[in-house]
Parts: sequence; C-alpha cells; structure tokens
Amino acid sequence: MSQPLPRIVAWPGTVPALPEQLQQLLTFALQQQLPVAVWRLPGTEHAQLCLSLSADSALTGLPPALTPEAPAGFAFFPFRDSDHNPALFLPADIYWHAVAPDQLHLDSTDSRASQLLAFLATEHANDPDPLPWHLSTQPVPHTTSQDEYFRLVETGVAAIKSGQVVKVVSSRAARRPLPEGFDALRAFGALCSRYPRAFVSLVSAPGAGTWLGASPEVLAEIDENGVFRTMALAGTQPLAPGALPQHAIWRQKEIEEQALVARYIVSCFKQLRLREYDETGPRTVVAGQLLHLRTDFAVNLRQVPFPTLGTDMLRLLHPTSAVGGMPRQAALNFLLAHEGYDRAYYSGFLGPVNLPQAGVSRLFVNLRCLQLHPHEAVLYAGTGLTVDSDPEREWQETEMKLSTIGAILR
Ligand SMILES: C=C(O[C@H]1C=CC=C(C(=O)O)[C@@H]1O)C(=O)O
Repeated sequence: MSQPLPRIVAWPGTVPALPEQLQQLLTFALQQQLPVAVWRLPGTEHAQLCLSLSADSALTGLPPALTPEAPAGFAFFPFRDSDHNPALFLPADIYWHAVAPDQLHLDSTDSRASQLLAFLATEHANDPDPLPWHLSTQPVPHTTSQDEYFRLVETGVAAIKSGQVVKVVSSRAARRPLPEGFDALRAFGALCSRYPRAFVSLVSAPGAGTWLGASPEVLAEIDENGVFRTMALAGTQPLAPGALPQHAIWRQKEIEEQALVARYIVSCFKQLRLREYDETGPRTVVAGQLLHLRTDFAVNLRQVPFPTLGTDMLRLLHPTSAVGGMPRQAALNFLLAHEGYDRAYYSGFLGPVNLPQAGVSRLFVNLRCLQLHPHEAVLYAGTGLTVDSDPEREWQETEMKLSTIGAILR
C-alpha cells in the first residue's frame, strides 16, 4: 500500500519571505519539543523541511526501506545504533518545500497540525530568539589531542601491517566556541551558499540534539527516473588556489584507499547477485576546499527488476569502508577498541525518504558536520588509513576536513 504525503494546505495568511517561513516552522517544532529536519539537496536552490508531530514516533530501530510503499520522512541514523544514539526516522507529518512556499503538506484533521496552522497565522514578534534547539542528552565527547591521534594512526597502521584490517578510517572530535550571536538557521543558509554541491542539513531532535552538516557523499539514492545510485568516495587533498581538479595528481596511497571502497561496493552488488550496474570513474571531484576521488555506481531500476535494491544496498553499505574500513567488522572492532570517543551521528547517514514524492529517496553519509552544544560546537572528521599513512599528514587532513564545516564558525 502506497503512503501518499498528507494533503496540501495553503500557508495561512500572508506568506512571509522564505527565511521567516523556515524560522516560523522551526519555532513551532522546537517550542513543542518535536523533531525537525531542514535540508538542501546538492545542485538545487530550495530548502525542504520535515516535521514530526510526535517525538516518540521518530524512534525506529531499523534502517529505512527505500521503496515507494514505505513511509515518507527523514532518516537520521547514527554510526553505531545504540540507546545513546538511537536510529531516528522523522515521519513527514508536515512537509514544506521552498519550491512551492505557499503550500504545506499536512493532515489538517490532526489537532497538532491545526495548532501549527493557528501558530503560523498569528503575529511572530514574540518568537524566541535564539531558537530553543534540542540539545543532546549525551556529554560532550572526548576530544583527541594531536599526540593521541598520532598514536591512533600508528596503532591503525600496525593493525594493517599485522593483517588484522586492510583499511581503517580513524576519526576525532574537536571543540570550537560558538561565535557571539551564532544562529544555526543562518549558518544553514551560509552553508548552502558556500557549498552548492553538498547535501546541507540541519537536524534537531530530542535526545540526538542539533546537527549541521555539508556532506559530499551519497550513500544510497533513488531518483525521479528510478535510477539507484551510490558512490565510492575517498582520498583527500587540498584544492590549490587556481588549480583545476582534473589536473590533480594522486599518490598510490589514495588510489588504493579509494579502490578498496569501490571494490566493497562491487562486492555488495555481487552479494545481491546483481551484475547490471554502471560504474564510472574514479575521477577527481571538488568538495569545498578539498578534492576527493570518486567512482559512481548506477542501476536503472526501470530496466533491472530489483524493487528492494535500495533497501538491500543500504543495509549492506552502512557503514561503508569510506567511514569504517575493511573488512567491515574487523575495522569496526578496531575503532571501538581504539578510537576513544563516541561518533554518535557523525559518519552515520541522513536524508529524505519518499520525499518530495513516493519512490524518491536520497541518503547521504553524515560527514563534514558539527553538533551544537551550549556556547560551543563539536566538529568531527576522519581519515582513511592504509599501510603508508603518516600520523602528521593524517592529522593535517582531519584539520582540513574540520575547516569545511568550521568555516561557518568564523
Ligand atoms: C571520513 C571522512 O571522509 C571520508 C570521505 C572522503 C574522503 C575520505 C578520506 O580521504 O579519508 C574519507 O574516507 C570525513 O570527512 O570525516
């Protein structure tokens, strides 16, 4: 049975400018302590918003199903599912898309949805400023010092040399003060302008807290034409001013690191006995001030009858070898034993499912992200280690990755 979006209702009263619309929808959600997500897809201009009318209904134990019949909503999945960092799926009880700003998708017979309509119709001079964003119930994670990170890289390289793992992606958290008057919604807008090719997101949910990000990595998507896509993204170098990405030269280390991720994706298709996939690349792509190597994979689901491919691939892919390592379980065990902090939702995945229409879903890896805490932000970044990794270089790479999202704190 298909689950259509709720009915379309006109925005009550005069339609304000787009930022005020977002501000008002967020104010309602946060004042009512409801989960809410705002996002902007790569290469598009328009923000979208999904609001759930019950915090409990967002708790889910499973990765979402990527089929047209599955509920519409926004997935927010941790790196490792746990009681501290539960897998969330925000049902789209209210959905708004800046493409049609005068419309809201909601069920007006629901009393909470009609409360929203009444709220939007009133004066907004007394709305809270700053907004009461959800805060995580978890303490600020341990932030790894440079010495500790060097040791982590050395331990990772030793684990590779001993054959315990082939590749592992170590990561760390870093604390940064919030600038005076920091406004997360304005920061979301700044990320959208700065990173037009990224998936820009702002998610705020009870328990999980508030996360902002600009991800370069598709985990699994099915587009309007029924094409399933995923990508192998790895290898990093700074984009030198004035240099062309296609002229980038890659070291053996990055070529191998990325090839492992591509091979892992191929092994997932093999497990599903699917041969009809297109593979393009690897080629150099730009992500903010960084370059990566990327191989794109596509399957046309109108030609290859595999209706559960998206769901099956999602379950096989997460966490990919671009954020965990290879072999998957050995790398995850290594990280649990040595990384020394809780990644929470960093390197999990997030994105719309069956939005804006049934059959269209776009999930991204939660990279280049931060979590809001009172007066400070916690930023996250990782680096793929191989046998040739150098601790100093890997530290510098995390610094570069942190500055993608860190740019909005300056
Ligand atoms: C783990 C991260 O990036 C991944 C994606 C692209 C390149 C990566 C790398 O070069 O190590 C990582 O695999 C991160 O940004 O925190």
